[in-house]
Amino acid sequence: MKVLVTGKGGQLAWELEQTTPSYIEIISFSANELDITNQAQVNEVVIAHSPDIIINAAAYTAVDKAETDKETAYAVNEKGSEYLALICKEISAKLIHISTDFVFDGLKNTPYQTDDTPNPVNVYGDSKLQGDIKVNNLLGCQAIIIRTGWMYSENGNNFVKTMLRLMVEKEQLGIIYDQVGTPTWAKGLAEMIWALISRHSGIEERDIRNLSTSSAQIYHWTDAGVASWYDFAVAIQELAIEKGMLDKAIPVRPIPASAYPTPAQRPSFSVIDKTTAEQASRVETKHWRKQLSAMLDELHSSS
Ligand SMILES: NC(=O)C1=CN([C@@H]2O[C@H](COP(=O)(O)OP(=O)(O)OC[C@H]3O[C@@H](n4cnc5c(N)ncnc54)[C@H](OP(=O)(O)O)[C@@H]3O)[C@@H](O)[C@H]2O)C=CC1
Ligand SMILES: Cc1cn([C@H]2C[C@H](O)[C@@H](COP(=O)(O)OP(=O)(O)O[C@H]3O[C@@H](C)C(=O)[C@@H](O)[C@H]3O)O2)c(=O)[nH]c1=O
Repeated sequence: MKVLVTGKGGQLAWELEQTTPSYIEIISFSANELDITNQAQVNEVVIAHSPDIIINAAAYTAVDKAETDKETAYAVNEKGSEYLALICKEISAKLIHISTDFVFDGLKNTPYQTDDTPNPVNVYGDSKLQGDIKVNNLLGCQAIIIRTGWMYSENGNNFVKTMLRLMVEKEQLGIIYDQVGTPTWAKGLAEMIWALISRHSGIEERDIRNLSTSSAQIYHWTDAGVASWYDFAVAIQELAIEKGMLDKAIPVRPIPASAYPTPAQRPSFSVIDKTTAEQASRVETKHWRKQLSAMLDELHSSS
């Protein structure tokens, strides 16, 4: 089975490459090699390689910058997704499209279900939602949309690596406690995606036979548990000290979001319910602290 991955060099695309099962032929393309905002290039590269599945791990992910760079955010997250969906339709390839917990407004206080109504509070979230809508409308059940959140990896820029740097550079940190979600190790998400692919051909046939749904299958995936950014930062510091990655602890203070103004508003609650993804992939989520510890071990041994 041939799988084409966009966004090579990004956190998820990198982890997908590290964890590819032997029966999968993976071909990954960076933004330079396959710019998803360039429809002619998308068509040319995809037709040349004729994949069975495309995993769209490319995105504009700079949440604050998106507020002033809207054009690029929508070009990548909406139009780029649309171009991929169009070519998937033409060659009958399946599209696994990655989306975000930031499509929700954060006003709930119980985990978001896959059929809850999105209502993004920032440009990044809306641009991702518009991409999801295009994918769903063009491909229906030929597409899978996986929403995740608070992702980090050994490779790339993320909250964990920012904290490890700031905990050396600064004398103290103030971290928001009133935004709650669940961290996700990109490696765990990559492994779940491969498990889903290995199981999905049967599910797809059943869905198509039943014609019970013409909509894209939506799954939610993060690690297990709940945390505020403050809880996450405290755990990063504790584990990094325990593993010899930081010499000393600095004070980490819980602060309200109002004390840390950012260009983009962020949802105050973005915990998502993973049940359907766990059932479909037969992969169980692991607690975020356990995953963080495992990622820090890998980061430590590779540095
Ligand atoms: N990071 C997170 O916390 C979360 C991410 N997600 C979603 O998960 C997916 C993967 O995210 P993640 O791995 O963290 O993302 P990264 O920001 O690490 O990587 C995104 C990749 O997309 C590439 N890219 C940007 N523009 C284009 C373009 N026009 N054409 C092709 N490639 C492009 C980037 O290339 P370059 O670096 O050269 O610009 C980069 O390699 C995305 O859909 C994201 O929205 C969802 C929830 C949380
Ligand atoms: C550096 C720093 C950040 N923060 C806060 C700001 C923000 O609310 C929170 C996280 O900041 P970041 O900018 O790292 O994370 P952010 O880019 O908002 O993360 C989001 O990225 C996109 C791509 C997603 O899809 C989301 O699921 C989510 O992961 O931490 C502090 O409170 N103190 C600090 O010193």
